[in-house]
Amino acid sequence: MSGKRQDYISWDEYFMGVAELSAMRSKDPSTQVGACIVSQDNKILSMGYNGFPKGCPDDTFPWEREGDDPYETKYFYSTHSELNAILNYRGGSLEGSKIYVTLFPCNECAKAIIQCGIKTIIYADDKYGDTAAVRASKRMLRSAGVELKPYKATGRKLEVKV
Ligand SMILES: Nc1nc(=O)n([C@H]2C[C@H](O)[C@@H](COP(=O)(O)O)O2)cc1CO
Ligand SMILES: [Zn+2]
Repeated sequence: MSGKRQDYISWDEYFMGVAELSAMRSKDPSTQVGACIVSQDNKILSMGYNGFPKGCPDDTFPWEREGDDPYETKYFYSTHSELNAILNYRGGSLEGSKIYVTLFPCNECAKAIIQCGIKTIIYADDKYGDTAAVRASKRMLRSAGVELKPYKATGRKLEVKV
């Protein structure tokens, strides 16, 4: 018996917790998504959340989901959390890494995930699992041999004072 603390958080809770915290930075009024990229030896390499690209202000670009003109909806402009996490990484290669994400990646992010060498996706929610975009995503990811692991929530509530 070393006398160490017993109630420390697990690696999975830690990385999904970081993804959840990243999502809290999102300005999207309906869906906030966070991602955390981790090396094979459990070092955090990058993080991201969904938002507009640099130089595209949250107060002038549209956050609407719907509208007669798609030009005035968020979908043309918001960068997904997974792509942001990939693009935020400036350290070299992501080959062999894992990505923790609060929502299953779409087809566009799946392409980026495959091409940058991420080998495992740990996802919390899959609320768009029935859409063609996510079905196509899974088709590509499975074909490319990317492991897809649903996150097993422990239900533990983590509180941080900031
Ligand atoms: N995996 C994902 N990562 C993301 O960052 N997103 C972003 C794009 C939008 O900003 C928002 C989805 O908005 P809505 O259609 O639920 O109102 O989440 C969406 C998905 C879904 O595939
Ligand atoms: Zn995406």
